[in-house]
Amino acid sequence: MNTPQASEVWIRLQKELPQWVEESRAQCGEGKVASYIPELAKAPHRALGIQIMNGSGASIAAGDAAIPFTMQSISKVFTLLLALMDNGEAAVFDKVGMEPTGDNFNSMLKLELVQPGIPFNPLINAGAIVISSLIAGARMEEKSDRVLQFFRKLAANDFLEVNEAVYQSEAASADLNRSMAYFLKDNGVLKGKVDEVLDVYFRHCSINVTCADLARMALVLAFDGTDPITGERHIPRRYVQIAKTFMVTCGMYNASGEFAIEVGMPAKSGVAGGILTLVPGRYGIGVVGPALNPKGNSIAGVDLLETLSQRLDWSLF
Ligand SMILES: NC(=O)CC[C@H](N)C(=O)O
Repeated sequence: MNTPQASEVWIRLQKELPQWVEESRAQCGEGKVASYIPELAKAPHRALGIQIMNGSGASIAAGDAAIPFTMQSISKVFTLLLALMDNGEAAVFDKVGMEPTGDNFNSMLKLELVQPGIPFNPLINAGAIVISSLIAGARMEEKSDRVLQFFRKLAANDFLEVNEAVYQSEAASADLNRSMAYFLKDNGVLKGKVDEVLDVYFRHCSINVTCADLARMALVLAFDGTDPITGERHIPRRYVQIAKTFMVTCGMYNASGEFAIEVGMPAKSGVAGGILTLVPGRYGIGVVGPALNPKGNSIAGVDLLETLSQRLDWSLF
């Protein structure tokens, strides 16, 4: 296989990325913006943007890369990392499993079907809610603040904030997540007060970012836990390995298998239309496209990543 040099790829991206975005944007009409959290329904339906950042901090942006959106499920990768750093591997995997479900991200089907009743993995809602309960902190304000500070550090952006409108909207329309949390509490998996744990979860899902923030956070994962721009180690390598493996097996919900075949990059999506992905040792990438396919992934975003992976030979496999 003749892998193109990083510099050739960069020049090609500068030249062709805007055109590739426009080609994929055509898919937006086929998708639907999430509306089960009412505030998310206000997102621009035809938006598509991407930012790619390299290890020197140079970046290329195309399309609507500057629009803000909430992280939603993308945040689950980073709360998992914080929980691992707070508790260690054994304590975390005592409470969540390591296997994909093949079900929707908000399904609770397998919680009762398979014993001992722990969520299958930390990237489905049930698993991420348990992870929220494992974040260290005396009170929920402290837990939420630690999450925000951790995300700010990884994104190298002190201005990251919770989008209050989205947070309120999710908290007011979360009957399914609430029922899951009570079920987990009854099973003895979730410790602490359900409302407080959910508050931490809703808040981290509602953190506002742009593609630039996602690209910088992804860059830290691409360089195994070290920010290549500052040289600072933020996360132990082993935990990044765990997170990236979950991104491959579960990051695109129950479309993760197909995404692994068609794109082959570790990625995590969110219902606000964001996708965080990376090329190991090379690039951190943030994508946004609020119109979703039936499995809840950005329809145009996935199409764009297929194009990138195929044309630039970025599949890991
Ligand atoms: N898939 C997602 O992005 C889901 C996250 C969303 N906050 C929820 O709990 O439903």
